[in-house]
Amino acid sequence: MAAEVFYDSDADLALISDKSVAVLGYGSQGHAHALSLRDSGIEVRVGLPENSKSRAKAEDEGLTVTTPAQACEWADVIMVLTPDTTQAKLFEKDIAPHLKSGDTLMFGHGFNIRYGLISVPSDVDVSMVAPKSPGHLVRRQYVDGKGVPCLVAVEQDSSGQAFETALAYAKAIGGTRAGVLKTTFTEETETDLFGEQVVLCGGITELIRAGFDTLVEAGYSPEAAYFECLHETKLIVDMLYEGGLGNMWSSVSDTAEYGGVTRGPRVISQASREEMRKALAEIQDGRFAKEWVAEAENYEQFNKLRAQQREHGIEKVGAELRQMMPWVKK
Ligand SMILES: NC(=O)C1=CN([C@@H]2O[C@H](COP(=O)(O)OP(=O)(O)OC[C@H]3O[C@@H](n4cnc5c(N)ncnc54)[C@H](OP(=O)(O)O)[C@@H]3O)[C@@H](O)[C@H]2O)C=CC1
Ligand SMILES: CC[C@](O)(C(C)=O)C(=O)O
Ligand SMILES: [Mg+2]
Ligand SMILES: [Mg+2]
Repeated sequence: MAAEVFYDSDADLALISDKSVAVLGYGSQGHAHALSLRDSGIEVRVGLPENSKSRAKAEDEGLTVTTPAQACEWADVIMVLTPDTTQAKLFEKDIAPHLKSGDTLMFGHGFNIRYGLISVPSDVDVSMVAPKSPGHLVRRQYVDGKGVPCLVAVEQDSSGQAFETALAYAKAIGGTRAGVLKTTFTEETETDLFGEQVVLCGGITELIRAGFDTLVEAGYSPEAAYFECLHETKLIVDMLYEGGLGNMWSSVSDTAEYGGVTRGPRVISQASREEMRKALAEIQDGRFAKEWVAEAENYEQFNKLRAQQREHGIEKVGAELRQMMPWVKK
């Protein structure tokens, strides 16, 4: 079934501009939401622990920063933009004690609601505005008069206006300029986790690394391998973004197109598709969530994997080559 899409003219900013909004967290998403809400005329405060590294950044932007508990006590609408694995503790300690009947609790990703880690009193609206973009681009697009698509969902509608209020919030961060899809917490959580694991983050980096390693092992220079497998990826992805797969195929040579359509399916083979189905099943039945919440207790395995990523040869040669291209922003 096709999704419903909402644009600026469908959203009423007044539904959020008469409310006080607390943004908990000031990282990738938090800074983008807080600054764009403020620039859209919304009264906003940022909730951060006293010892948070993010405090100075928010204060430097002229935002009012309080503790999460104080922000929740003050707000009608609370947007949770802290790491997924610590939201349940934050909810118990700083949010739940300050929730009033009629408040709205919002999320930027459905993880904690989908996997039952947070339960919210029934007289509070629960909704989500999930940008389909890294937070730094959410902000950059807003500032440029553009926006990124968002998914909006409602889990609890005590007020009868939970969806309209979430849509107003999405408008305030630029989402309805690009298009907002109505969905559920389950669909957002499962598709978002799948996309980032298999295509956007896990899939693409592994494809790049494997291509780079194959060329270097065969004796080609790391520099040539870097340009071929990583640098040019952006240029190809820009064409996909601007005009879909056909736009990219029409711009590359027939040689590339023929080689791509014959060899691509050998690389992303039936076995790869089977692994994708397995990753999806682990998301759907909660195995991934359980594994990740347990790993986040100490980050033991995760820290090792992060180090392996950082130490890969493609990172070293890339850092050197990018220094010669000052227009490539960090
Ligand atoms: N990154 C992205 O682009 C996207 C993220 N999301 C979702 O947005 C949410 C936030 O993710 P992301 O922006 O990546 O997070 P980040 O890791 O970038 O930032 C987390 C922020 O939360 C702060 N923080 C940590 N603990 C607390 C606490 N107890 N109370 C208040 N603030 C706290 C951190 O402060 P400090 O500096 O002190 O650590 C930091 O400012 C997640 O649900 C994620 O899934 C959704 C779409 C895309
Ligand atoms: C693709 C990763 C993401 O889902 C995002 C930027 O949308 C995230 O969780 O950061
Ligand atoms: Mg995402
Ligand atoms: Mg995500």
